[in-house]
Amino acid sequence: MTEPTPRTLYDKIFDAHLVETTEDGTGLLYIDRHLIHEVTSPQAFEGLRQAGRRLRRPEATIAVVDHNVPTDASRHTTIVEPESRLQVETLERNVAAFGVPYIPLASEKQGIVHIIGPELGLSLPGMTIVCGDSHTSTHGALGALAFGIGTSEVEHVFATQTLLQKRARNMRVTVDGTLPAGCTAKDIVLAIIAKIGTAGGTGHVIEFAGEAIRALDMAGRMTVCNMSIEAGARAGLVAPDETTFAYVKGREHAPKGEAFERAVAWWKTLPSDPGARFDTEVRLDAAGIVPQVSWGTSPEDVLPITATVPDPEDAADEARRAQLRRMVEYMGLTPGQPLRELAVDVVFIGSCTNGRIEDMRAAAAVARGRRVAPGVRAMVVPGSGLVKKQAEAEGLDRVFLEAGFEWREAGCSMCLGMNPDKLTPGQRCASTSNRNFEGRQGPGGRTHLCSPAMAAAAAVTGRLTDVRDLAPAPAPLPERQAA
Ligand SMILES: CC(C)[C@H](C(=O)O)[C@@H](O)C(=O)O
Ligand code: SF4
Repeated sequence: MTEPTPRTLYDKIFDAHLVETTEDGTGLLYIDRHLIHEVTSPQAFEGLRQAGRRLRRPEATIAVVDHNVPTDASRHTTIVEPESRLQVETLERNVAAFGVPYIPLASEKQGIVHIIGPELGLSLPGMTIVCGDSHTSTHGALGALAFGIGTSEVEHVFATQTLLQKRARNMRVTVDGTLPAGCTAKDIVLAIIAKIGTAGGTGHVIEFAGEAIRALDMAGRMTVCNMSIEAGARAGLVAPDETTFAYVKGREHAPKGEAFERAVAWWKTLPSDPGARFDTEVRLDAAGIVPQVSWGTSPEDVLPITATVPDPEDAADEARRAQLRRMVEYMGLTPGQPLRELAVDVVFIGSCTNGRIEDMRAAAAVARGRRVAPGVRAMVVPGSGLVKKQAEAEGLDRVFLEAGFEWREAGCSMCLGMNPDKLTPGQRCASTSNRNFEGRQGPGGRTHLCSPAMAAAAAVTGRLTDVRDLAPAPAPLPERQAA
């Protein structure tokens, strides 16, 4: 008997969902979960309508509105911006017409699609999960094969519950060692992208491995997988383990009782086999990571907070020099300037990268007993209504409000300029989101990507700050004793 060939986590999930392989080697994959939002679904529904088709498995689909929704009370009356209102109303009409389960805006379960999938147990280990949204890679943290698809593919999944997929190449990014104090999952993934570049993962699915990844909680793993797409990868994955199973257990849509035990038994077979071949291997030492911040207009233009603005003239070739000059100009920087001197106008804590309860806690730990610096607008936007509720149960909303932060309703918010939360031209923002492209947070806006703790530190000092330099937060006042 010959030993079976060792396989990677990615190959195992791919193989388990393969319906058939076409002549050119493309796989037809069964899709377990289809998440939809208001931005990329309208044409797909329209296509179904024109072809006179229904959804193959509406019950495997879930819809939510997130990108266009205001994050203040106005969302409960009427959405003022006509285009946003149209997108939300169109989704509501489509889900009603096609019988798709929908989480309405008024529900406490509403939130960013990539936050609610894992939170509600709709995203599970071993699944194939798709959504017409690039950051679907987030769900890979559970050990699921999760990736973004285009609108015509959304229609294909609607109609057939399958998708044509070329097999990707396997990359393993191993992060050894222990993360130093003040550093988080966000710093790990920013450091990875700074190292391999925004094209580093092209054609690959990245499996994140190593001691520092194993040590992350699920929220941290989601942050890392979320940004694998910014490294050019098709998807990101972390092997399911006890941390994963404990996270999934008891969630609304997760299997229960014996079904859960059976599922765990299968999930335990998923991690890459010893000796499985990876096409590309990258290693990083967590101990060497310093809190990271992006300075330019691409997620690879990231430096330790202790660094200075690069001089474009130091770049090796003219194309890169021209690119860097443009970035320095757009970002309103001077070469050689310490990153720690950059004054911020706005701080945004939220998004599918860092909008979970753990992120709220990390930001609140810095904000507690401090004040937002004069002239800074600091907003905290929980990733879902359930995150908001949990944070309020823990008193985090009070911590933020007392410190002068805004405490808002769930949505994509200032991660991208599709709703009223936008930067104005020239504003500089410390942001926990994932993209720092020109105009991403509003036309002319200047984004510095960082962790929730770093963003909160920027809010209270009024400039980009090394969170490690802040003195420990003042102790909370002792509870008044009952007389
Ligand atoms: C609007 C949507 C298609 C887009 C994406 O695919 O990622 C958005 O979520 C983003 O983050 O830019
Ligand atoms: S929070 Fe940002 S990155 Fe995430 S889905 Fe919304 S717009 Fe995209």
